[in-house]
Amino acid sequence: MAQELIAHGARKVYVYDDPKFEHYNTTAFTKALVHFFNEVKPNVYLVGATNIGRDLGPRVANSLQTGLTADCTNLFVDDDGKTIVWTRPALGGNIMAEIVCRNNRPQMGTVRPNVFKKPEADANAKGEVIDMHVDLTEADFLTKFVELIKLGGGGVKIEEADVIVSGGRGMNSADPFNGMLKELADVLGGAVGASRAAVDAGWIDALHQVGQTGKTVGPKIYIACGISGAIQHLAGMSGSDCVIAINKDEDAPIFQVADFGIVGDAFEIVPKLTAAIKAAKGM
Ligand SMILES: Cc1cc2nc3c(=O)[nH]c(=O)nc-3n(C[C@H](O)[C@H](O)[C@H](O)COP(=O)(O)OP(=O)(O)OC[C@H]3O[C@@H](n4cnc5c(N)ncnc54)[C@H](O)[C@@H]3O)c2cc1C
Repeated sequence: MAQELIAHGARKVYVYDDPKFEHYNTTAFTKALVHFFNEVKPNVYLVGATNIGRDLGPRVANSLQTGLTADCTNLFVDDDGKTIVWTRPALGGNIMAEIVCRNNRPQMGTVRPNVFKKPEADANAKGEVIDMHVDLTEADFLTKFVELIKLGGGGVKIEEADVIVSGGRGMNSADPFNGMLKELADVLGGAVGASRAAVDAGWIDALHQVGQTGKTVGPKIYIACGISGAIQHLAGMSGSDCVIAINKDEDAPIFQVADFGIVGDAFEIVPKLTAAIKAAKGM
């Protein structure tokens, strides 16, 4: 994958190539990264706030006795040219805290997928590939990979979808998630998302939750149906290119972030929208 990383902007890629790394393993991967930090001594370590990154980042931070700011939504370099200012929601999402790590190195942060858009690949980009090696023994693997069981049963993942049709408490039951919302998502080649209220009600699996305690998404189109627009929900979808809100309350906060708003009953509007899109597409 080194060339792919270079095409996307990396100038140097350090490669630990060993069949033992085929499956993620917390302790073995931590050992490799600690080796890397001790050898190369970089100033900053950014890791994706994915399931693996959330497991690996704190382990490495603890091994190196440095700090880690989890789930950053923004970051920039301070005036001194070397300190990173990490921004993340705090106090239940009511404030955005700016956090710095002045005395320990590397400065570490996890950033959710889709918070930053991936740069376009440049096939002519040049970079350096540096081979690295760390000695691993049985004792470095405290757990053993047995089997991979995929959850979620197919369909488009919301993190990767270009179009997301999301439903909230206004959907009243599980039926719209398997019915009208899914039909609209299907005609647009998208995925179904949800607010936490819908997930907590048991109408849809937590894998579909958008927001501060769910997924951060950045689709081209986000259609919010019966979602009020609480700050914790907005934290997960405000990076969408175009937001369309359908809500029967004209004062719902979601309309403040919407590019297009439809005031009305989603149970009337969504099927009409699906039919109109089908007709326009000749389906
Ligand atoms: C620490 C913390 C973390 C949280 N994390 C998340 C998170 O990750 N994601 C998240 O979503 N929330 C999260 N929440 C919860 C959040 O604060 C809100 O409670 C939640 O987003 C509300 O969901 P909702 O908009 O579906 O429901 P509501 O706020 O109840 O809104 C329902 C909306 O549906 C509209 N409506 C009703 N019927 C219809 C209809 N027929 N047609 C059209 N509109 C209709 C209503 O006008 C209303 O605006 C978190 C809260 C806390 C404290």
